[in-house]
Amino acid sequence: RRMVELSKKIKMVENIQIPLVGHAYMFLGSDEDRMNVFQDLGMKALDSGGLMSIWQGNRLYIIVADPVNAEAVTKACLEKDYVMKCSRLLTGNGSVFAPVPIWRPRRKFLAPTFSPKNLAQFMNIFSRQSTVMVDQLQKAAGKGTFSIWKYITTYSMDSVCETTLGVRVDAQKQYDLPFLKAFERLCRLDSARLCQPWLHNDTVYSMMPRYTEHMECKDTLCGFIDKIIKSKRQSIQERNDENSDVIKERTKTFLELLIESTGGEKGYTDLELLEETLVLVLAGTDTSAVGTAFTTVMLSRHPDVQEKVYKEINEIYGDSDRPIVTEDLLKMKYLEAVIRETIRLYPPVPLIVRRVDKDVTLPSGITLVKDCGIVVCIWAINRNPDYWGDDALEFRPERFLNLTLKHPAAFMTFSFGPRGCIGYRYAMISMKTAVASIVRKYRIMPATPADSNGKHKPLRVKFDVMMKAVDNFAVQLENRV
Ligand code: HEM
Repeated sequence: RRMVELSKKIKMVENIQIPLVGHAYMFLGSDEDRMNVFQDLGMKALDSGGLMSIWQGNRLYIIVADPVNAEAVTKACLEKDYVMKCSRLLTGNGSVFAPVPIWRPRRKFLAPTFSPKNLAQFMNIFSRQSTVMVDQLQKAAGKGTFSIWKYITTYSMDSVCETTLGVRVDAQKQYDLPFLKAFERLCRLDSARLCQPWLHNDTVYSMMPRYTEHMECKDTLCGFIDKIIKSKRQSIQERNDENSDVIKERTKTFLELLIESTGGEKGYTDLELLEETLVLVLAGTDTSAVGTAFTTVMLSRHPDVQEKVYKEINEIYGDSDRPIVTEDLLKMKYLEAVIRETIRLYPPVPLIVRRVDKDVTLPSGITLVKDCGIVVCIWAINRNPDYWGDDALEFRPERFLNLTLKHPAAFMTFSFGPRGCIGYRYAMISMKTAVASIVRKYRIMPATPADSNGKHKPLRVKFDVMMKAVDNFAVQLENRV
C-alpha cells in the first residue's frame, strides 16, 4: 500500500500495466530491445526531473537519472536488489552481491589491496599482455572489417588472472581452455536468468536443465581457482620459512595481498578467498574490456581525435618500441580524456539496481519506502544536459581536460558512494595500456565509412550483463609505418 502511495508521487511510465506482471513485459525481446527500453526509461526520467517509477510484478522500482538523487541513494541504500540474488549462485558471499553485513568487512579488507602502490607493481603485467594483444591483432590488420572484441577481452582476462591469481592462462593464444569456456558460458547463463523474472526463484531454477549446466561450469571455474589458492598458500608458507627478502619484494597478486591482509592462515578461509578472487575475475574482466572496445570504436569514428592520441603517444616514445611503464601513463592526459568521454557516453555497466532496506528521504523531500527497488540509470545520468551541457550527447574528449564536475555524482560510470567500483584505478591502467598499445602500432578505421557529411549512424548497443555494441565492436586496422 505504501508503494502504491509512493507511485502516485513519482511520474509513472506511460505503458500499460498488466495485473501481477506490472511493466515487466517491457523487458522481453532481444538484448538490443532491452537496452533500448533502459535508455528510453532513463531519458524519460530525465525529462520528468530525474525520477520515474515502474511496476515489476508487485514491486515498485524508482528510476533515478539525476546526480543529486543518485548520490543520496548510492549512499543510503547499500543492499543490492533481490534480482541480484541470482548472481550469488556463482559468487556466494563475494563482495559484489553480498548482503551488507557480509559485504562491509570484506570491502575493508579488499580496499587496501587496490592502493596505487600495489597497482603500480602490476604495470609490467599489463604491458606484457598488451604486447601479446598487439601481436595477435596483426592477423586482422589490413584484412577488412573484423570484431576486435575477442582480442581485447582475452587481453583483459590474461591481465586479470595474472594480477589476481598469479597464473598465466594465455587466453589470448588458446581460446578453448575449459576454464575460459566455463567463464563465458556462466556469464551468458547469468545474463539470461537476470532478464527472465520467472527464473529468479531458486527452486524453479534448480529444476531447469540449465541449472545443471550452470553448476558444472561453476565447478570447473571454482576448481581451477581453488587449486591455485591451495598452491599459493603452500608457496607463501615455504617463502616464510626461507625468510628471503629478495623474494618478498616481487610482484604480489591480489590473492597474496588478501591472504596477508586478512591475517594469513588465521584469516580468510579458502572459500572466502575463492569468492573474493572470483569476484575480481568477474568484475574486472569484461568491464574494462568493454570500455577499451568502445574506445577503439570511437577512435575509428573520430580520426581527428585518434591523430591527437597518436601524437601524444609519439611524443612519449618516438621510434622506440620500449614497453609502456607507469610514468608514461601519467603523461597520456588526452588519451585519459578520450577513455573517460567514451565511458561517459557508453558506460560498460549502464545501470545498477539497489533495494531500499529502510525508508529514505531524498533531497527533493520524497520518501522512498522500505522494499521498493531503485534503478540508478548511469546511462542517463552521464548524458544529463543540466550537468554536461547542451552538447551532452556529443563525443568531445576535450571536456575532460581540466574538468571540474558540476556534481560529484555527475560521472557515474564507476557508480558512487561506499559501494562504488573498487577497481576504477585498475581499470584505467588496463584500458590506457591497451588503447595506447593499439594506437602505437595501428590506425583504427570504422567498420563502415562515414556519410558524405562525415557522420556515422548511431552506435547500436545491447544489454548482455553489460552494455556492448550490437556488431561486437567491428573495426578495421591498418599498420602504421
Ligand atoms: C571500466 C571498467 C569498470 C566499470 C565501468 C566498473 C563499474 C562498476 C560499477 C558500476 C560498480 C558498482 C555497482 C553498484 O554500485 O551497485 C562496480 C563495483 C565493483 N567493481 Fe567495478 N567496474 C570496472 C572495473 C573493475 C575492475 C577492473 C575491478 C577489479 C579488478 C572491479 C571490481 C569491482 C568490485 C569488487 C565491485 C564491488 C564493490 C562493492 O560492492 O564493494 N571493477 N564496478
